[in-house]
Amino acid sequence: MKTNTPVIEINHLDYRYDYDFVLENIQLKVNKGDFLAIVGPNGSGKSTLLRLILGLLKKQDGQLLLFGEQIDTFTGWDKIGFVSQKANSFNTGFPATVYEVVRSGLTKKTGMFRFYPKDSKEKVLAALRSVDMEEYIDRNIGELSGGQQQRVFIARAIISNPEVLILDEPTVGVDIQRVEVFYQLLNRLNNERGMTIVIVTHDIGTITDKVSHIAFLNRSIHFYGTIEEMKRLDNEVMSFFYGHNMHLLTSNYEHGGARV
Ligand SMILES: Nc1ncnc2c1ncn2[C@@H]1O[C@H](COP(=O)(O)OP(=O)(O)OP(=O)(O)O)[C@@H](O)[C@H]1O
Repeated sequence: MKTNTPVIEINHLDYRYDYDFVLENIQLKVNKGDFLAIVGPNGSGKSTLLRLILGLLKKQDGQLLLFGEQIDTFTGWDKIGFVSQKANSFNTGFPATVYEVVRSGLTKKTGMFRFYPKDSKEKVLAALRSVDMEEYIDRNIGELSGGQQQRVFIARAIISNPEVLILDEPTVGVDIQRVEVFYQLLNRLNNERGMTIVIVTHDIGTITDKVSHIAFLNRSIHFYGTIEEMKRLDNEVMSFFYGHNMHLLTSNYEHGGARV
């Protein structure tokens, strides 16, 4: 369900680690039910922007609101689930079962002491069921493939039923068929549960028919809009943003979709 209720609102946001601006004058509004992809080349500031939204980096200049509240005083972190870039790179032998990994997503609510609720087993099962991984509950996380680990980490992120799911480069190292299945899963969470999804990716070619909105980031936001609006951008504008190596093949290419 798409609404005009802003979940993330960013105005005039700048950020620098040292002297140079890594993010400059960022303006972005993500409404409830949106499925946004933030796309940009290496070093364009994507992870920095996500880390600011997640409160992992302290905001410098500008305004960042989550669910209408200033991030500095925001307390509703259990409304936000996060799957990090490294979530699918556990080695064989990593000493945790799928059950333990997914259950650890409940600690946000129970604080630093690990008192898990009595119904945690049911919650873990329900989360695993929604990513079609129920039968792996007793397996060691390190024995699973990258794509399966990715699903387990999504289950961990959604176990506390967040309203927003944020994923940093979730399909790196995942093969093309599994990428399709992976996006079907995200689309299901977006359509059936109304979960707002924000994803950071390099992979513009695969996401254009899967998300509702797209933002091109390269230190600042060069374009932000719906996929339909993006398809109306002409080739020159696209190549200016992303150079000549970017190939964007959209499903409606024959109707004037952009290709660079
Ligand atoms: N902790 C840090 N200290 C100093 N500079 C940093 C730090 N982290 C990132 N940077 C710099 O900030 C810029 C943006 O980095 P960031 O990781 O946000 O980009 P990205 O778009 O996520 O890149 P990639 O796609 O390669 O992951 C880069 O120039 C990077 O070198």
